[in-house]
Amino acid sequence: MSTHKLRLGIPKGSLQDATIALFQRAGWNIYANGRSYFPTIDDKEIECMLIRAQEMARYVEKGVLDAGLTGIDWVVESGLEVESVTSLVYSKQSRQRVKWVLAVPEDSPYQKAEDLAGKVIATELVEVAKKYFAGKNVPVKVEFSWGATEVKPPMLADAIVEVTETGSSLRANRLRIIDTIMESETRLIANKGAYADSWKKNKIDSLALMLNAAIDAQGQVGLMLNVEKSNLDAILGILPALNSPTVSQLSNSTWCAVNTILEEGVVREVVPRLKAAGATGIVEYPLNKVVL
Ligand SMILES: Nc1ncnc2c1ncn2[C@@H]1O[C@H](COP(=O)(O)OP(=O)(O)OP(=O)(O)O)[C@@H](O)[C@H]1O
Ligand SMILES: O=P(O)(O)OC[C@H]1O[C@H](OP(=O)(O)OP(=O)(O)O)[C@H](O)[C@@H]1O
Ligand SMILES: [Mg+2]
Repeated sequence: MSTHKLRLGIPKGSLQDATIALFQRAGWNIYANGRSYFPTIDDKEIECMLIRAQEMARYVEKGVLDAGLTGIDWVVESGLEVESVTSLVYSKQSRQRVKWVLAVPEDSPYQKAEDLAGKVIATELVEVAKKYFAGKNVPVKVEFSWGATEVKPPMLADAIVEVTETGSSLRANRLRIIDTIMESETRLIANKGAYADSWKKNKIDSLALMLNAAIDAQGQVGLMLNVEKSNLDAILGILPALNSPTVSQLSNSTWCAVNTILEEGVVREVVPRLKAAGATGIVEYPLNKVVL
């Protein structure tokens, strides 16, 4: 039995559910039950710990954790040196990056950062916000906010720097974006020492490979069909050229089978055209992982 263990930080909070769901698609089941901060995982070589996204870089840098997942926003905010192993573009609700934006009340006169000179800015991302205004030579008072930042203007702050994914929180609070300060995506980060250890590096890289494979499979499907050889060129002309399809011989020598991967969104448009071009036995199937 292996004595090696990788200590892995799972982000508690906004990214928690999406992270556990991603690990499941990647092949690892994580059970975060009740109030325990030590979720179980069905891999004897990994020990999980639930850590706030904001603190992940700190514990990874210290070596309390060998690796962890968190937003690059909090890594930058921490100013700490960690190894960024791979970017994994997923958020709380979508497969997109989130944005940290400068927002003001809809009916306020502010149109750009410069208009906020001398004003109070509330944010959780204090260091990044301070650097943004310093870079523009705009003197402002950046105040730390513990959350629920959107409700602060205009009474408790003049503007906010806040994370947005769908935009619904900003809309609900009648706020208007006047600039984007940074885009953030989820990263798998590692302790530099741990990443220099060959066993740990190998384990972390395997995790990265499988997590990416699960991400890449999302939104894609497999499609197979049969076609008479005389119609093959027409069929191949319809299939998106991105992935070159596999064509194999059927037992009946005048027919062949075509197998390919394509964006789920184009299937509804492509399948009727394939059928019209002579394809039969068209089967769409889900993909779990894609490694190109
Ligand atoms: N919709 C989202 N809202 C907030 N943060 C998100 C969202 N999607 C992804 N993230 C990322 O999640 C991390 C923030 O998670 P964290 O748990 O630290 O804070 P939180 O969202 O305030 O948690 P909670 O409000 O549940 O306590 C950041 O890296 C952020 O970029
Ligand atoms: O653009 P949206 O899709 O609306 O997402 C952004 C909102 O989601 C997060 O809040 P969260 O739910 O974590 O609550 P919080 O204010 O307690 O942090 C974040 O702090 C924003 O308020
Ligand atoms: Mg939050």
